[in-house]
Amino acid sequence: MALQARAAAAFSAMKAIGIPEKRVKPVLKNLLKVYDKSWTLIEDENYRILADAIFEFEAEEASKKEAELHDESSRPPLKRLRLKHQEDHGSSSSSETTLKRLKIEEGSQLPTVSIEKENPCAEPEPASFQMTLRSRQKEVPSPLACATQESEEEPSQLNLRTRRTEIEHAQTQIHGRDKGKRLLLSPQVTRCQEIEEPQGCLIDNRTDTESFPSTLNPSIKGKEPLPPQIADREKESAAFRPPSTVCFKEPKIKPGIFPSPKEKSPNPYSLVTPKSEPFTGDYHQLEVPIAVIHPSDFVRRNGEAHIGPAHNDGCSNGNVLTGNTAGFKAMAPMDENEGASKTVNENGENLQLANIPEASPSNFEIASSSSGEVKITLSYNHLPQQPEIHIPNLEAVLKMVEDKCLKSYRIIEPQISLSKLMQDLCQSFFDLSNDSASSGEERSSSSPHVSPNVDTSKKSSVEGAVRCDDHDSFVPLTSISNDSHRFRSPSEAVNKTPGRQSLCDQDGIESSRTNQEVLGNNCERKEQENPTSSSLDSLAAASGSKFSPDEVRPLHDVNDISRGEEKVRVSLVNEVSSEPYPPMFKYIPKNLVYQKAYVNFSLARIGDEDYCSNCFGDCLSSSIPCACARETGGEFAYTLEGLVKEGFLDECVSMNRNPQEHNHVYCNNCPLERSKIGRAPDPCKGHLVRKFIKECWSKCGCSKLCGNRVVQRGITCNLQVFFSSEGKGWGLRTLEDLPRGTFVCEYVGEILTNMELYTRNAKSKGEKHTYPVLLDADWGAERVLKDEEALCLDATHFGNVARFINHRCFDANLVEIPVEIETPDHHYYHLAFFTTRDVDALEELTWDYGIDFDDRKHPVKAFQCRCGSKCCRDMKRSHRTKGKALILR
Ligand SMILES: C[S@@+](CC[C@H](N)C(=O)[O-])C[C@H]1O[C@@H](n2cnc3c(N)ncnc32)[C@H](O)[C@@H]1O
Repeated sequence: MALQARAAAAFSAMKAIGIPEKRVKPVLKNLLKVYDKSWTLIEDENYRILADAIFEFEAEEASKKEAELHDESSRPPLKRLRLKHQEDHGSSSSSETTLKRLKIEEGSQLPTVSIEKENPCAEPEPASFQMTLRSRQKEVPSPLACATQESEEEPSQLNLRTRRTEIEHAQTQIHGRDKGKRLLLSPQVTRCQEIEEPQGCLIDNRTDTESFPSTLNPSIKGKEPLPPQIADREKESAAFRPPSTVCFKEPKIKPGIFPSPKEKSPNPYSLVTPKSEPFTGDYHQLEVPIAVIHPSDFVRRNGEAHIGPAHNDGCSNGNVLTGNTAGFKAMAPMDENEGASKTVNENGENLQLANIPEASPSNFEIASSSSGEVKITLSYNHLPQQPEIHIPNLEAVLKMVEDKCLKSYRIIEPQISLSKLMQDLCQSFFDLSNDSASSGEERSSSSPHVSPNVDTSKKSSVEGAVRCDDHDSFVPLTSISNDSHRFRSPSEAVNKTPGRQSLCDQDGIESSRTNQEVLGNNCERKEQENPTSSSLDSLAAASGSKFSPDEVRPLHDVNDISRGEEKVRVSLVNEVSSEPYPPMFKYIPKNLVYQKAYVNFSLARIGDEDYCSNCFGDCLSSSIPCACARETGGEFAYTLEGLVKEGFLDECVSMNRNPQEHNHVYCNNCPLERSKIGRAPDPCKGHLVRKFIKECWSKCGCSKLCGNRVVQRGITCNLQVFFSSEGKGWGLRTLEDLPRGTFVCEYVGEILTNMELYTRNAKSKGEKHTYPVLLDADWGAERVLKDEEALCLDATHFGNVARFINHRCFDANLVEIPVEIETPDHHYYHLAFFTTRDVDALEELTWDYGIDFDDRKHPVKAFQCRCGSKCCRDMKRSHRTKGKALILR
């Protein structure tokens, strides 16, 4: 190749890694001299020698300038070095170069891909970065380390010609002080952890022999607030975000999942560390979020770790891990002499296992205020008898929540960072707590101090109340609603209860009654009797010892009454009256059996004709309808757009509006009549033969995204609970236009037998609202329905948004359609609401309860209908004595 072409190729290779021609030229010339014009040597390994030489040359130049600057006393030494460096190369180019160097060194060869200029890493790097890098270049062939931290303790010792020993010493300084502030990548596990904060990044490819001995990291605790100078440094490098280009290799460990040491190790109480990271007690060195599995203290809720207050300060248990991976800080071991053992993970990699004392919980610090006063920790505990546990990658957890914010909660800020949110939370908490402290006695007398570590073991009486298994002793919740609060303006409420400020800010309420008054004593007692009842609603009224008796938490979260149980948030507003919340109930997204109801979801009960094993993907797109279309006459009920088909919907609406025009069946022994205890049963009044939708389900071969799975996917519309201005109490409305046939929500509640409902109703006389719906599709069947098969749904105490749907005679915009999902038994089914027409945003959603306002015998009094429909069945009723029943079909 011609000389010119070779030179051009060299320039272009260097350019690819960000080194401009003018910086290459002098070095290249020199090299050619030194190598006696041997281009082959220079071209070898993709111009590695050339790149090295450039770096070396520049480092030496910088070193000279550093020496020159040494005497200058006006600038702080480190700044001086950096400034000088910037002067030499311009900030952007220098940082760019540094990044390229990172890549070169990591793989021991030049990268062939270019790095984007707008790389967020392209910030001026501190001097120690260069020092470490260059020294490793010279003395340690492949390992690489980068750190944004500057060694401020001994700035004068910084010398770009530092020998390896000096470097290690300097690194020790960094290790020793930057608790939880670094990220290390090793060749074995090289998943890049993007660092949220400016703490910097250390990337390490050390082999066993090169690893820093544990003695170099003498005091890793991870819990102490950072020394101020470190905090300052963090600020300085605030813009530093290692980009994905700093990831060197694909992770070998499954992202998001880490093998449970319990599975892989003879010792289940172990920390997992990669093989090439000898156990030193310095968990800075772990390049992946550290998972600590602790058997003795694991509180598992539905298979998930829970985030909650730390059990203690995180240090006292002797299992504090340090390391900052994308904003998470696990807390470093107090006892660094803990032993280590080896095992092999599922990827065949050797893992170092560090023993953990049995009785210590494992806490991960996930965010904190800037100076460490306020912290959010995640505690992860593990019960020894639980066999298979995968500790999720904390980064993946954050990512998942961030995705959720984007998708489910419709937070549209694409750059949302959960870690940042949590840090803001800590900071705000700290700021507010300082504000309170400064505002003196006035507040302290009227409101209790709230410690961030609320003792969650002390459950509120409402929690207890809701968990009362026996609803007979349940305090009627409606009785605490309308008159149980006195309201003030939001600002007054804030002043009154600063400890609950964030809640009261939002809701602007305070209670004028004590918890006991509001909640009654029965359930308090029940709660004591039932210590196993788990924590329910953190926003429920509280009676914990940390709150004064007159301090009541909001009954509901106005931002999302479902408390995250639905895929969408369901907000709550009252623009009409001062009633801030509906009466207390527990939001559940799916039906739950109360006690005796017979609901059998077993796979074995689903016969061959009841599922589509041979389907694949979307059943709706198949030319031949599958077995699941059988219930709907060989045609699916849904359109490709997920709406109920016109004809099917028409029929359902007609059945609802004119039931007398449709087929009925009559029981020989009607369970409904049977349930009227103390009365001779009347003859069966007949049951409508209902149309059903049958959805595909888990036993089917199709995908979860199959078009014949609508109701089971849950609420997807934007809904809002609001206070109606027509005297109907709370109602439900849509916040978006809904086309005809749209699935809105399911009617969800406790599954009760009719007997149970009857007993419950008999004991809850005087309740303003009741929320029962009969499930009567199988009634009138040839066989006599057993009591435990005659079911209803009661949403009074446990329910979802559907419990707010008000009644409208005749022309309601919703119709309920039975849906078969998990069981072919039609004595149990889902009751789903679909729009009967196009519904505009902000329209109230209504449903015809099917009330016979003339039924004077019904045990539950009917309300006076205010539906406003021209066809209201209760129009004439105003002159009559009331005494009618609310019976929902
Ligand atoms: C299933 S709840 C609906 C939600 C209820 N409005 C609330 O505030 O919780 C049924 C109760 O709402 C009230 N309601 C529903 N529809 C009504 C209507 N058309 N007119 C008057 N009250 C109605 C009645 O008190 C009824 O017992």
